[in-house]
Amino acid sequence: MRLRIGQIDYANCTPIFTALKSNFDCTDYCFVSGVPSTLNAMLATGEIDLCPSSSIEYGKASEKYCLLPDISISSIGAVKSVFLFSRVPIEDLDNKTVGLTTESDTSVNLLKIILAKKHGHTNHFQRTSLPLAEALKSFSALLLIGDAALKTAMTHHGLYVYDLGELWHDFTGLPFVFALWIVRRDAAAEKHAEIKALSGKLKAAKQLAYDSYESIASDCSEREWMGTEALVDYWRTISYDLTPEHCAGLQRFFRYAAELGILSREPEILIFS
Ligand SMILES: C=C(O[C@@H]1C=C(C(=O)O)C=C[C@H]1O)C(=O)O
Repeated sequence: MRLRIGQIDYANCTPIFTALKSNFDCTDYCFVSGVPSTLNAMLATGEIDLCPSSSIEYGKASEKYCLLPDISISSIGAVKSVFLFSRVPIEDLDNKTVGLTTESDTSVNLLKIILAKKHGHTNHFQRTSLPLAEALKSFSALLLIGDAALKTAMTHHGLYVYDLGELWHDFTGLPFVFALWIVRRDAAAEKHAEIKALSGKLKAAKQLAYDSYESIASDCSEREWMGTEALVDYWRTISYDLTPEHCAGLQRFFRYAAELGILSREPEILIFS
């Protein structure tokens, strides 16, 4: 049976998927696109075999997953697409209600950690898919990720804007891993050779992407609303690697998530081989 691969339909995934599809035979793959929260749910139920998925999804059910090596969606400092848009400074958000995008599973928990652990705040949270101006009629602040965050950050709205990659880095000095390439263990057993081959292709695709951001940007649909220069700059901001330093950031995230009761325990990191 063909490998079913989730594809996040955000600009941050464009370089890897473009390099994969244009340099390697992908006829045996079935790509399923969606936003992270939808793809996380599909991975959890086995509707897809593997996916660049929210890192917290691995932590929630690590006993049924493993991770592809050397690849992630991370930042070492600012990420440029995960923003809290706030009517008041973050220091003044204690006891306030914060709106959370329905598309994210990791960043919503990163925000909870930053508000609780860095600022000592207690907050109420509510999921919403309302656009910024509407959401801020009901909430003091709104968290957005992905293309919606990129687009909203381009407009002038006179708000306090916080980059969560930067807040995390200031707080811990570590990279933040937003997404991991998560593989279901049952698929890893049944389709081992196919997943091994895909892992090799992705590693090569990552290198090819790093070397060809300009040409990928000049030929992708996001350039229409973002422009090639800003896209290349964005992709250079993101780290697609998964080094021991990234894993240290990931472990710290899992530790804080367990301390706040978001995870029942700190998961072991198991790499597919
Ligand atoms: C950097 C980003 O990382 C993302 C954030 C995710 C999350 O918060 O669950 C999931 C996948 C990534 O696409 C972004 O989407 O802007």
